[in-house]
Amino acid sequence: MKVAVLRFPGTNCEFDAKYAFEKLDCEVEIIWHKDEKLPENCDLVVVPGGFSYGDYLRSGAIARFAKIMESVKEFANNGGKVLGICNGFQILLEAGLLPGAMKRNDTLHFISKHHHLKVIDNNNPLLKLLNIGDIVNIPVAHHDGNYYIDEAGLKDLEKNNQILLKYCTSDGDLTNMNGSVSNIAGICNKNRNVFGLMPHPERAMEDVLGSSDGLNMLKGFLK
Ligand SMILES: NC(=O)CC[C@H](N)C(=O)O
Repeated sequence: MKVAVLRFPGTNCEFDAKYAFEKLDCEVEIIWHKDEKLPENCDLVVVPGGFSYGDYLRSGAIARFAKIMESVKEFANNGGKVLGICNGFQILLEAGLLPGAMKRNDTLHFISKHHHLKVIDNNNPLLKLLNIGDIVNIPVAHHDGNYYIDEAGLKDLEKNNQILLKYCTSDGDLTNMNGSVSNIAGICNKNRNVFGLMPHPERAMEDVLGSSDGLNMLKGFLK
């Protein structure tokens, strides 16, 4: 399987994403933001974490104008799979490929720790190897992870089962760690081919990293 991992000035998780998908025997190419085209026969585009353009204006607000994003939009609109992790999620929101917006964490602090997440929907590649209600332990590292969507938008997400992951305790009780509407940690688009989540599954691929729960998430994308 061929995976394209995007890189903007300020991206810092492209090699983590590359490592994770190579561990799953994928062929991975890192794509510079000024490139015009995604590689031929690409099966998945990963928009990785970091601080694209220094998070100036708003996280993801400048990256969404990058040249490569035109190809990413075309790819997504033709049904191609796109996964945005953390800053990648922020970029996909700014690009309008996912609904909602990201605000500063309500504590105004950068949060960096392992956190539990509850699987809300598994009818999608990211979570198809897990069961609804499963709890995974995945690291978070962000200052703008406070997911916002208005009431009508939230109803729409719920109606279409687009909410994929929510923050929870190790016992599975939902918890609000950054102010996100409805404790949302990850969503997908209506067509279920564009995914965004704030936690970093690519940093949870080996027990020595504190968790290998990311394996069963990313494996879901394999053909
Ligand atoms: N780990 C990341 O991708 C950081 C995301 C983002 N720029 C933030 O801090 O909110």
